[in-house]
Amino acid sequence: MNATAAAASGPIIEVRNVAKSFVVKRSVFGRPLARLAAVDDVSLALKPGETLAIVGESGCGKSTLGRLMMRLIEPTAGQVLIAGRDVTRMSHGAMREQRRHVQLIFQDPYASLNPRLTIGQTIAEPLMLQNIVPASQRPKRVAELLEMVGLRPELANRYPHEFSGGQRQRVVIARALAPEPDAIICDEAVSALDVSIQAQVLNLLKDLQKRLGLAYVFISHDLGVVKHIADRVAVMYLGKIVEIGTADEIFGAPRHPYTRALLSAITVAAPPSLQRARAARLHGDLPSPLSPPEGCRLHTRCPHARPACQTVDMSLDVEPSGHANACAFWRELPPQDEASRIREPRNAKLELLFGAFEAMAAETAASAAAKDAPVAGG
Ligand SMILES: Nc1ncnc2c1ncn2[C@@H]1O[C@H](COP(=O)(O)OP(=O)(O)OP(=O)(O)O)[C@@H](O)[C@H]1O
Repeated sequence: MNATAAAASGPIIEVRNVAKSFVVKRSVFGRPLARLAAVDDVSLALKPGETLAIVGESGCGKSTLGRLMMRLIEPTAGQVLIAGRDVTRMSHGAMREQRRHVQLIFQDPYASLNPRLTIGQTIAEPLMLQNIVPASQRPKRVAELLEMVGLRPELANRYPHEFSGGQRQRVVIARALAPEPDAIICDEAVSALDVSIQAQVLNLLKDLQKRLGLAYVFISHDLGVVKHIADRVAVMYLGKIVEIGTADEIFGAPRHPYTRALLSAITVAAPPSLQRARAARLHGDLPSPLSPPEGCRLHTRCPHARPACQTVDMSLDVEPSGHANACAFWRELPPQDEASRIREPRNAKLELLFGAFEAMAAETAASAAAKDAPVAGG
């Protein structure tokens, strides 16, 4: 962790009542005619060293929230704090310096690498732009960063097209590590990779977290992956956080009907419970984000909806443990079905590979410590 963040010892990133709406239709004179609220009144904090996952259906606002968290896009309302400093109205110069604390990696490693630069040049770019390491020491630092992500330093002179998808994502991670950030926002960072490569990259992220004290915001639609990597999980629906808690709370004792439905959708239910598992499912289609329902946004699809849900507000009911959810009637809901708990993530192959790679990583670390040998990358 960087000195500033360590000194602050508060959240690395905090968003307070943040909102983002996009103008999706304008008049011929450029006047906004329709706005889409992608993120609506969201507050959350990323603690040092933790992995906070953001999950939800496609279009619910996960990526927009991720970009707001590093002020890559301007919020329509609310505040963004990075390493304790309010960056909401910071100048671009000051923002550049503050953004060092938070880096972003996303789904397509090929698109995020310049094909005309060697990977050594790509990794050296942030070192140069932010003047982090003197020019004479940059090749050494690039070699260190490559080793950190399990790639041989000799590969620094190669071009992105000479690498596999998994290796390219390792290069992207090395570049993200160059400014010595406190946090990395991983937006569907492993979604484009084969399952076996996914497991390797996820293990690398976990390993780097242990070694460097990094915090991650892990944006994913894959709950099987999230279950393995997250300390806390925030569940989004139509631009709102509907539930947030530890991974154990969310996967073991979900409160909100939407979280329960998401989990039941990935559960392989035992035949006798199948009926009840179905009961947890939502009906109807996702409403248009251009005109979300009044009151609780889930009420048009919720199996437990009652008339009052059409007018309730969606503020989070926070328990002392920090587990919070936005269902006004969650205390009156029937107990969660056994069948709608996550038992068997669809990504069972990933689970197996995880175990195998974790064992391999432990062995490699032990032999590397003994022989001081560099690790080979996949
Ligand atoms: N620049 C933009 N202009 C207009 N609408 C946008 C823009 N960016 C995002 N949106 C809309 O905002 C909503 C949230 O999008 P966002 O990409 O944040 O969702 P997401 O949960 O990350 O989805 P996915 O998993 O498909 O990436 C969507 O309805 C999307 O179409």
